[in-house]
Amino acid sequence: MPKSLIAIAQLTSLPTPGDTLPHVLPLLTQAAARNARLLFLPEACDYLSPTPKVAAVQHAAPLAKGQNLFLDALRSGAKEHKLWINVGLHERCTTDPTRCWNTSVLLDAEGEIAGVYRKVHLFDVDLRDRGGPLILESSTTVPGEEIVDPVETPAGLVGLQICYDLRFPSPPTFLQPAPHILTYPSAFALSTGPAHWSLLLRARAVEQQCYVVASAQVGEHFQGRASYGQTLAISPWGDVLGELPAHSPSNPHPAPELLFVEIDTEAVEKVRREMPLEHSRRRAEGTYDVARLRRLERVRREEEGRDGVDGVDGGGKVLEQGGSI
Ligand SMILES: O=C(O)CNC(=O)[C@H](CS)NC(=O)CCC(=O)C(=O)O
Repeated sequence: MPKSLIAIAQLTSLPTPGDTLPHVLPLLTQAAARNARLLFLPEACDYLSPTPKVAAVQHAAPLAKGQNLFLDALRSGAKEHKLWINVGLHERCTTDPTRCWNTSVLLDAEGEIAGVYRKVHLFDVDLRDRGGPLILESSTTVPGEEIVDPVETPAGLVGLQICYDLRFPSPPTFLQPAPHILTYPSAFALSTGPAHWSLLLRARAVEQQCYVVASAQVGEHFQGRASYGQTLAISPWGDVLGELPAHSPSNPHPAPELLFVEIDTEAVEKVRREMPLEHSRRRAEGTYDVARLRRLERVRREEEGRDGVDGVDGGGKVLEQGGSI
């Protein structure tokens, strides 16, 4: 520390974990050969399945050792190569067996689980007017309920988010302590990627004043589903430090690839010293929003009090005096 090398993968997951795994494992060897400390793999790295619904969850497995072929192989690889790994998986949901969680797991260099985050924001959209899909992620996936604390890794503190979460600026503002790296493992849509992918990832880096790392699915997973790609690493100042190619219809099955980037936690601290956003941030309590709500509440009470004295039901009454907002 404070400088360390990380590897960020771009690949095309296939419809089963068994088919996908042989494309993923060589990336661990390649990352370790370059002495990377941490490897980032994409969302839904275990498989991307055609609808219908049943097919989409039938390979979802618990995270426990011995119950997840895909994660077990990554655990062994992490241990063998002394490599931390972040990976997106379909996790079997214990509360609803017909759906899964969209989960991001962080493995330490012993292959033990150091962090688990379940995607909070689900991709329920109708983009058919834009040549895109109608997708209801919530039909196969149960939303996570928690933002999880950043995890200390050899590359710095890592904050876990997933794909569509990148459209929501607020969750990272609640991460404590503030991470050095925010990661968004993704499988972005072809119809939204060109307009929004790099724009939003850069915005998250500038707002949070940290590295943003987004390992992306790319290419055609099966007939009718492809991902946008353009794996990205962004600096705490918002510069693109490195990227891998976006999907190209002329190359629907590109070979898995790694992007190597050096992380310098001191660069994060420097930007935060120069422009102390966290110091200037005004949380809901004591700010303009809350002051305005209090004013409205006071007016409402005054009105009720008056009605009470008059013995009149106040429902639907218009203020006659005072109560300026
Ligand atoms: O379906 C699976 O098995 C894995 N999950 C995904 O691919 C998810 C939900 S469909 N994709 C996204 O969130 C894309 C978001 C996006 O493209 C945007 O925000 O524009």
